[in-house]
Formats: sequence, structure tokens, C-alpha cells
Amino acid sequence: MEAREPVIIVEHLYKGFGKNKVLKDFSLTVHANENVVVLGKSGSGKSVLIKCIIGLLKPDRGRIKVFGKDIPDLSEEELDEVRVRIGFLFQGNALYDSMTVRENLEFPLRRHRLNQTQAEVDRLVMDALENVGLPHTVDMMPSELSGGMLKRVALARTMILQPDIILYDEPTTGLDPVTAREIDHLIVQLQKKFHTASIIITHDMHCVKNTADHVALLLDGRVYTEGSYSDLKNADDPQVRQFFE
Ligand SMILES: Nc1ncnc2c1ncn2[C@@H]1O[C@H](COP(=O)(O)OP(=O)(O)OP(=O)(O)O)[C@@H](O)[C@H]1O
Repeated sequence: MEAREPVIIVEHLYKGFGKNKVLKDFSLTVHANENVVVLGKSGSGKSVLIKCIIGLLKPDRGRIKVFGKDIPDLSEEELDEVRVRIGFLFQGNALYDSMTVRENLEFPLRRHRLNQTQAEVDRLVMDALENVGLPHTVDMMPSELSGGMLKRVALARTMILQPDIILYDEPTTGLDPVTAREIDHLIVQLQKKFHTASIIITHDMHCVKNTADHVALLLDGRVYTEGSYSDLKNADDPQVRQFFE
């Protein structure tokens, strides 16, 4: 993809549940090869935003375009074609406990690309694990891995279909500070290597500092302010400052 090509465009998005108006005139653009952090408090609507982007929730109003396609207008088949190009790193990793690391990584391949030989599958699994520095864990069970290793394996599984977009849901939550910084580093490393566009949902300010090309602060359902990490860090506005204290 061209470096500055917009891959996700959200315009004037409104989404509520009854009286609970969660997103109100929310707009955001993510370009190819760009890490955009959406910074917001718990319950501010970050997950609702992600679900609208991947077409799991229909907006009440507004436009969402991914790879130039109007998401709310797509059929389920068309949505599946878009979703294959979007990787998702879940907060809880979503690995299958009863499967080995290898089987967990093979899972998306078997689901989406049915005509690969076993040798090709093996190579893709090992490449994906090498990208996250864990080739030696291939025959281990998730229960044998630390929290940081589980996150890396989950990221390898997300990357195995070579997505153009990765959506990270609080990638460093629950990790110790050293491991959290390793995950930040890995996010940036993978972005540089594969030129993916990402939305990183977090309220970990170290993660913001280390990964963000652009930060959007979600407050009261809309982008309250946006800019670089240092733009936000140097802001005098108390609504922005609270995230740094
Ligand atoms: N399917 C739904 N039906 C009704 N209300 C919902 C639904 N999904 C989300 N909400 C409401 O939308 C609001 C925002 O929820 P959301 O999960 O997006 O928050 P969040 O910013 O991701 O929070 P957290 O950081 O705690 O995960 C909450 O008030 C939640 O109760």
C-alpha cells in the first residue's frame, strides 16, 4: 500500500444504545504504515469503535470506509473479504488452551487458505514465530508460557495472514513494565517490517510514547484532541493533562 494512503476513514460516527450515546460525531483517519493510538478511559467507547470498523456493529449515523469500502453497506461475504485483511490482537490473547502454539498458529491459515501444503503451513508458522522471537515455543502449550510470551504468540497468530491493518486492544495491560516495553518495541518493529497500519487502544502512556505516530484522545464520544505524543504531553488543557498524571 502507498505510504500515505488512508486505509481507515471514520467520519461523523454516531453510535448509541438507547439513551447511552457512546460515540457522538467521532472522526478519525488512519493511513497505511501508521500507528494511531486511541487514548480513552474505560467505558469511553473504544471497543464500540473497533466493532463499528470491522462491521460487527452498525453505526446510527456517519461513514466508515476501510480500504475504500463503505463498511455499513457491505454484505457478510464482502465483510469477510475485508476482515481477512484486518488482524486483531485481543486483550486476553484468545489462544486456545488445549492446542499447542503450532496448532494455534495454523488455525487462521486453515480457516482462510485451504489449499496450502503442510510444508507451506510449517514455514508460515515458523516465520511468524521468528518475527516475534519465539521459534522455540512451537510445540509448547500456552500454559507453559509467560504473559509476555503469550502476547507474542497471539501477535504471531494475528500476523500470520499478513494483514494490512492490525487493531490492538490494550496490548500492554496486565504485563509487567519490562515486558510491556518489549511489546511496544515489537509493535513498532512489525510495523516497520510489514508496513501495516494500526489502531492501538490503550491508556498506558509509555505504550503511547513508544508506538504512536499519531494520538487521538477519545472523550465524551468524540476526538477531543489529536496530534503527536509530544503535542499532547505539552498541552495545558486539564482534560488532556489527566492522562499524564
Ligand atoms: N452491545 C451493547 N449493548 C449495549 N451497550 C453497549 C454495548 N456495547 C457497549 N455498550 C456500552 O457502550 C459503552 C462503551 O463501551 P466500550 O466497551 O466500547 O468501552 P471501552 O472504552 O472499550 O471500555 P474498556 O476500556 O473498559 O474496555 C459502555 O457504556 C457500554 O456499556
